[in-house]
Amino acid sequence: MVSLNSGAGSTVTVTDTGVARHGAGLAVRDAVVRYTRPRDGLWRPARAGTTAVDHVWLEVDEGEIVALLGPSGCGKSSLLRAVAGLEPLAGGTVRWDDADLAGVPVHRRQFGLLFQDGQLFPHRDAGRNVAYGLEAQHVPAPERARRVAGLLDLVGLTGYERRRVATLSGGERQRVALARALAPSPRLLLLDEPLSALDRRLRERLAADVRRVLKETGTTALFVTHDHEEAFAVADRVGVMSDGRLLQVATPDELREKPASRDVAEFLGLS
Ligand SMILES: Nc1ncnc2c1ncn2[C@@H]1O[C@H](COP(=O)(O)OP(=O)(O)OP(=O)(O)O)[C@@H](O)[C@H]1O
Repeated sequence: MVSLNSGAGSTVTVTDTGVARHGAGLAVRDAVVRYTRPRDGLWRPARAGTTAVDHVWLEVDEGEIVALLGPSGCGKSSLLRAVAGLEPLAGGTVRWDDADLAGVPVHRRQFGLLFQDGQLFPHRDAGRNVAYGLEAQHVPAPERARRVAGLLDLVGLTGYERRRVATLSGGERQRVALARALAPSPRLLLLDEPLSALDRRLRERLAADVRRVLKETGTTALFVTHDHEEAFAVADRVGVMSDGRLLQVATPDELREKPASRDVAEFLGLS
């Protein structure tokens, strides 16, 4: 798939079949997320309102992996949650294939979610965790078993169907959570710091595996992280955020070679 900038900020996506699709994929336009109460609920007039996402524009083409990178509190999760429909927008739009998602509830967006703690169902074994979304889609049992086996294979856990969640390591749990999130074939997968609870070496290995799995399944993804090495390992393009603003969106090579500002260079450890 190739994306061409057709001017005026719009994108034409040429798919494998050669059919051009205007505005295919995710488009965030001028998005604003504002919290009117502090997180702890205590009223402090001077800090009563926080603009967590400040007029952000972002496009993710079909099949593309984009990472949102920035320090703690810069608004990455708020933007991801707004895309998911978990946080209301105070301004702007979130669109999929050029259709505005305002009013489309979380469960109807056909987006998958994966968080830091994969939040597996403890009473289901690994296989039945992966099968969860397929059961909801009423996929027949034999087909379900085949797809669960294929997904476990894909995430490097061949034969783990009957393993109890309590017996899995942290890395294995996140692999199962990734397989579960991919099972219903979401049109967009939203990953919020999925590796940050793991130790550094495991994180590096899993980052490469996550990229391979997303590419092999052709999954479009938005991946939040505060770790630039992880963002560079996983994503096709990386958006650097600071203070609610998106400072630059570029490929890892472009970011290393031409950081748009001193803030970007500093955050990437380049200055
Ligand atoms: N539910 C909430 N209520 C009030 N303020 C919030 C809420 N969620 C986030 N914030 C504030 O919005 C800003 C952005 O937070 P957000 O969690 O989006 O940043 P982040 O970059 O994902 O940070 P982290 O990596 O620490 O999760 C911060 O100032 C945060 O305190």
